[in-house]
Amino acid sequence: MTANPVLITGAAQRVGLHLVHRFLEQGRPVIMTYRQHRKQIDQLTAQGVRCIQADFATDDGIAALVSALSGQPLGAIIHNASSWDLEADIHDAARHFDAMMQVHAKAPYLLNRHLAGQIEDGGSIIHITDYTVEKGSDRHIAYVASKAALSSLTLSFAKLLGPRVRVNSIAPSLIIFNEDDDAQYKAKTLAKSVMGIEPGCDEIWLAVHYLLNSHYVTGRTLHVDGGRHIR
Ligand SMILES: NC(=O)C1=CN([C@@H]2O[C@H](COP(=O)(O)OP(=O)(O)OC[C@H]3O[C@@H](n4cnc5c(N)ncnc54)[C@H](OP(=O)(O)O)[C@@H]3O)[C@@H](O)[C@H]2O)C=CC1
Ligand SMILES: Nc1nc2c(c(=O)[nH]1)N=C([C@H](O)[C@@H](O)CO)CN2
Repeated sequence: MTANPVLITGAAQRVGLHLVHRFLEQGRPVIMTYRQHRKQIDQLTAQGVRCIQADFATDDGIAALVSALSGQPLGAIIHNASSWDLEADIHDAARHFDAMMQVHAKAPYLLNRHLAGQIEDGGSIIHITDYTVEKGSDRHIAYVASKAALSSLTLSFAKLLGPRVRVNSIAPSLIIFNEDDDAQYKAKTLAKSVMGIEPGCDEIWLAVHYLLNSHYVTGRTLHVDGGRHIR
């Protein structure tokens, strides 16, 4: 019998796309969401991935995804979609704060509320948060606050859905740089952790694989941070 698909949000690039490919390598069906169409979407569709356009910036956008998945059995949900917005780039703080909460907390909250009943017994929800939840950031204040809200949802949904469905967070620090990161930023960032490396997306896959295959871990946060907290 074919396993129920894993839903991964914001999976058209980087970490999310890597997770899609890892699941496909394992023969696991995948449903992914994306905002902007690109060639990867056509390639994934050709590989049998169900690709759903979804923008969580509005409640209607979230509701549209819920409708599109109506009646769809799920093995797991991985809330990966995220926008790492700098405070310095913001002109309207109120709109910025709302936008961060919308994508990082309201979307996972509403999707969990509406879709958790479609997750198979023994299934999982994984919230991808951020290491900085435990220390804050003066450069990404609203982003970190919204990820802290997401981290809180892990505790609440683990209580609500357990023991049928387990709910955990993965809290990364640097996983992969962005294309516009300059040498100075990269050196500064690498120096912040004990391991001092850009580990790559497979570190998140290893964490996802562990959490999905556990039968006991729930309501917990798996830190994937290179020892940044002890640096
Ligand atoms: N990369 C890193 O080093 C770190 C990553 N993390 C976390 O890990 C996860 C994956 O990181 P990474 O791969 O870099 O993520 P990205 O910054 O590449 O974002 C992932 C996807 O989120 C989607 N997205 C953004 N806003 C919305 C929205 N309003 N509605 C729907 N989708 C949206 C984008 O879709 P599209 O491109 O289609 O517009 C994007 O492809 C994120 O949750 C991130 O916060 C945490 C710490 C470090
Ligand atoms: N949505 C995103 N969130 C985060 C990203 C990113 O590229 N997209 N990157 C980081 C940094 O790597 C940070 O962990 C180290 O400077 C954090 N969140």
